[in-house]
Amino acid sequence: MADNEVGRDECLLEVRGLTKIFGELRANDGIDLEIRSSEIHALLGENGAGKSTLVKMLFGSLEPTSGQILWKGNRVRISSPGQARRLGIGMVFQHFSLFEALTVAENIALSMDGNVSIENISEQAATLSREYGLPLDPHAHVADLSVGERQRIEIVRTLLQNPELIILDEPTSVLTPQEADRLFETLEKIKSEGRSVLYISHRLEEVQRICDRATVLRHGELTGDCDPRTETPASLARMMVGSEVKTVSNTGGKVSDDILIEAKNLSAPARTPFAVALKDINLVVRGGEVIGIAGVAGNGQSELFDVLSGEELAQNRADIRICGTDAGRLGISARRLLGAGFVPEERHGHAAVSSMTLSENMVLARHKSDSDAFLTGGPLKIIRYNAVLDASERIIKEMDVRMSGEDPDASSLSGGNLQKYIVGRELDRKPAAIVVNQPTWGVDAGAASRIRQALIDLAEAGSAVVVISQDLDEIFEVATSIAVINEGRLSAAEPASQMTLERIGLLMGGIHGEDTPVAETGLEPAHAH
Ligand SMILES: Nc1ncnc2c1ncn2[C@@H]1O[C@H](COP(=O)(O)OP(=O)(O)OP(=O)(O)O)[C@@H](O)[C@H]1O
Repeated sequence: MADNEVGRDECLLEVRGLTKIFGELRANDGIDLEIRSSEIHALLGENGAGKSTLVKMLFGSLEPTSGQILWKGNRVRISSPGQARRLGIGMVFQHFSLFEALTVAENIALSMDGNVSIENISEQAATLSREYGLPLDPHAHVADLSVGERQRIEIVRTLLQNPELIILDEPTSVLTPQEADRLFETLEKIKSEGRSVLYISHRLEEVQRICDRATVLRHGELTGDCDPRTETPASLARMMVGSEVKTVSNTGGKVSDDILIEAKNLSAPARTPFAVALKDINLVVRGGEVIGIAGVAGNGQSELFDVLSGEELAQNRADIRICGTDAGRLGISARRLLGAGFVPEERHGHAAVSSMTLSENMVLARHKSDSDAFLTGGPLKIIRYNAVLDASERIIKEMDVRMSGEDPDASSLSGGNLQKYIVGRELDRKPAAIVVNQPTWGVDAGAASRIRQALIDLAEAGSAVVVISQDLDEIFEVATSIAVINEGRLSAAEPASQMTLERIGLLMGGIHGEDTPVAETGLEPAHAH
């Protein structure tokens, strides 16, 4: 073995007393961590615990305030991601750094050293994606891909650099159960090749399933180091949160006769060659109902969200009705004025402008729907910043948003805390109708149950709620009825109490009959509720 190689079970990466201070906040406070070779090591902690800060220091995108990093026993200063890659550390971020106008292969080319032709990269990427079970078309444009597909690009481009340690920040939050299973096989393969994985996840069951060890952070400090297989999800959650996580209560309120969201024979052509056309969608959501829309990524979820929210206009006014008004040709602000709220899937760049403060983001989203509260009268329409800050503080308190500073930039919030703020910003208006796309992506168990409970409470208070989600546990937790989107078609909503995972699997495969073998859908009967 060469001097710089490490054997199985030996220490690949060691961190001693690593500390990062932002202003007054100790985001990481004296963290110790050891990652052995051929190990899948979980990094756990609630939103804002300091996980991303730690891994950004390991990947050279943040400089530690103090502490040491040792790579194969040698002290190193990782001053840039390029240097981390040269050492053998690869990272798949929670937020992707992809150029939307470029193809998959062109994006990969940008992160490679040297002059490799696009054809060569396309071939390598196609081979790797086949080998590791991560289907990807190298010639597709990123703009046309779903979040799940974008994540595959990041994984493939990391693997192309042949790293010894791969850091994955919440890789399964956008994946379906089948895609997640495939990823776990990929990770087992990576491990069997002698590489290691540092795995950030809020899903404790999967941590128990695939991780050999776990390090737990809370408020920037190390609170535990354990073998997750000998713990329970509840004991791990306790280590993370310091108390029990509240379970969601869904008693199912009274459904009114008022139809507050409706799509009638809604069709929309695919906007690009890679987008999904919506085909004859019918959806009726009454006050008091939560309709969960399940589906495998890339089956028209974002197209449906865009046309329901008014980001894209429908072909006819009557294709969509919101709170009793034909709204198909109205834009997003006009639909908000009818009493609707919308939470898109991507929090950075879509739901929030990262470089703007929370209050500025509030003005951007609600200046039309809340102009009476947020703007002065008369022609000048000056912003009443005190009113905006009051509303912002109300949301921060209500949703338990944790952050450093009083009105920070959206970019400085941890992913889950920004998500709580964005959902809270819509719920604060008490919309009569709301459509949310992937409401708890990257959100810890405690915060996810808070967001889900808030959606259920809104419905119980009489609003109509549509939750588009790939997380079937979430769908079962919140929904009163479930529909499935497949290749741009939406199945009829069925009562959640009568739905099973097998039935959803059949509908996800576009099969509506009762007698199709479950095996064809890729969903195991053992998953049934
Ligand atoms: N650039 C920054 N400036 C100021 N504060 C920051 C910055 N980056 C992170 N923080 C703060 O540091 C703390 C830790 O954030 P971090 O993103 O590391 O948490 P996390 O555990 O990864 O959370 P999540 O699970 O939500 O992604 C948070 O309170 C966050 O607001």
